[in-house]
This record gives sequence, structure tokens and C-alpha cells, in this order.
Amino acid sequence: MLNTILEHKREEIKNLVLPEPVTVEKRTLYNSLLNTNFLAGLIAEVKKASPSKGVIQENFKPVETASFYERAGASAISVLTDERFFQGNRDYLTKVKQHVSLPILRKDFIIEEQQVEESARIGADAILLIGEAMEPAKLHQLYQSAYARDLEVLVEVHSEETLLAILEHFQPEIIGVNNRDLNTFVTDVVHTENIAPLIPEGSLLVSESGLFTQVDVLRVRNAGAKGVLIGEALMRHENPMEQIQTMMGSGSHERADG
Ligand SMILES: O=P(O)(O)OC[C@@H](O)[C@@H](O)c1c[nH]c2ccccc12
Repeated sequence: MLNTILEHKREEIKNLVLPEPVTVEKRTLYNSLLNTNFLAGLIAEVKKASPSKGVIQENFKPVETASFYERAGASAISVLTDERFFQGNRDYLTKVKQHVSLPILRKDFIIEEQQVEESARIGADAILLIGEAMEPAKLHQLYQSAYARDLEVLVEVHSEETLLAILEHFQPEIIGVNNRDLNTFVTDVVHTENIAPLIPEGSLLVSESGLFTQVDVLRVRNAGAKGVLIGEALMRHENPMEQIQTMMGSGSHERADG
């Protein structure tokens, strides 16, 4: 599946027209993740659909949902901008940026420089770069141009091999372990537990995908994750603020697992 998405993305990039830059202030993802009363810093995702689940929320209101996330105490908002496979849109990101005051992560399949520039222009504070989507040297190059444009990067890996190959090139500030295999779509929180010991000191670990309960959050937090990225569990709940409280607890509920 990842290959299908990437093939389509390469075609899209050929027709990419860069928008006029929006004027917005920068916010920092790294600091915001560490500054939380929850069990871990929460990156809450607005996501209408995905290739594995189809449409997740019929009546999709990205700005309203993002505002709920902010009021509930999220550290950052992730906005899917891929149109073809996730029914996202770059305008959603710009609107969310203009209406909430949290850092905004652009969630897309970024494989070329123009997309880094595009991300800065639409008002993103951070971008996702997927280890499995390109060679480590290319990833490093995009990583550097992102930071040069004042964009932070969440470097996502699914496998141990991908992480080790990247670490031979450089040490990302923020590393995401995707619990979902982008080829089979199977999620398993054990991925975070397996890979966490390989994350170098000084990199901030974010556990992504397939988190549905406070027990899931506690598991990855106990494995060393300082942040979590949650989409579906929040999008499917009729009251996302309540769901955030339930899943994320707070410092005082640290021993909820007994
Ligand atoms: O909805 P979930 O299972 O909570 O997952 C959110 C997020 O991690 C997921 O959307 C994601 C992680 N990496 C990605 C890369 C591309 C698109 C989407 C993603």
C-alpha cells in the first residue's frame, strides 16, 4: 500500500502549484510535547478517512474538532493533508492553524523539497517524514531543509532496521514509532516497546497509531514515549474532549495501571 500511495504522490508533485505563503506565527512542537499535564504529550489528529478504515467521520469539521482537542489539553494538532487516500486537504491545515493556538503537524507523504516549501507556506509548524518512504540520505536532506525553513520534523519509523539505518546518518530530534505497518495496516503497540530501547538519548519518542485506551497510552509511556499521536480513537468518539480525558489521564493518575 505504501508504494501505491508514493506512486500517486510522485504524480501529484509533478502538478504541484505552490500557494502564496500565509502569515502566521511559528509554534514549537518539541517544547509543547514536553509541556503537558497528561501521561504524555498529545498530538491529536483530525482525520476524515484512511485507506484501512474508509470514512471515519462522515460530517467532518476539522476546525471544530481541533478546537475541542485544544480545549481538552492537547499539545499539538496533526492535520492530514493527503487528498487521494485520506480525504484531507491543505486548506484544512491553514484553517486549523488560524483558529487554534497549538503547533500544527502536517501529515502527508513528503518526499520532495517542493512539499517542504509548500508545508511552510500553508502554515505548518512541523512535518512528518516517513523512514520507510525513502533512503536515509534523502530523508536527512529533507530534514535539514525543513529545519532551515523553521519547520520541525517528526521522523517516523515502523521497523527497527529503518531506525538503525537513519541513525547511521543523523539523530532526529523527534522520532515517531508508527505502530501501524503501512503495508499491511496491522497495528500493534508492541512496536513501540520493541523499538524504544534503540532510541538514542536526547531524541524525543512519540508513539503513533493504534492507541485506543489509557492502558495503551500507559504501555507506551512506560516504554519511554514522551508523546503519543492519536487519530481514530478521538475521531470516532462523540465527545472527543471526554475521550482525551479518559485516555490521557493526568500526572496525578500516573498509577492508573496499578
Ligand atoms: O488513527 P490512529 O490509529 O490513532 O493513527 C493516527 C496516526 O498515527 C496515523 O494517522 C498515521 C501515522 N503515520 C501516518 C503516515 C501517513 C498517514 C497517516 C499516518
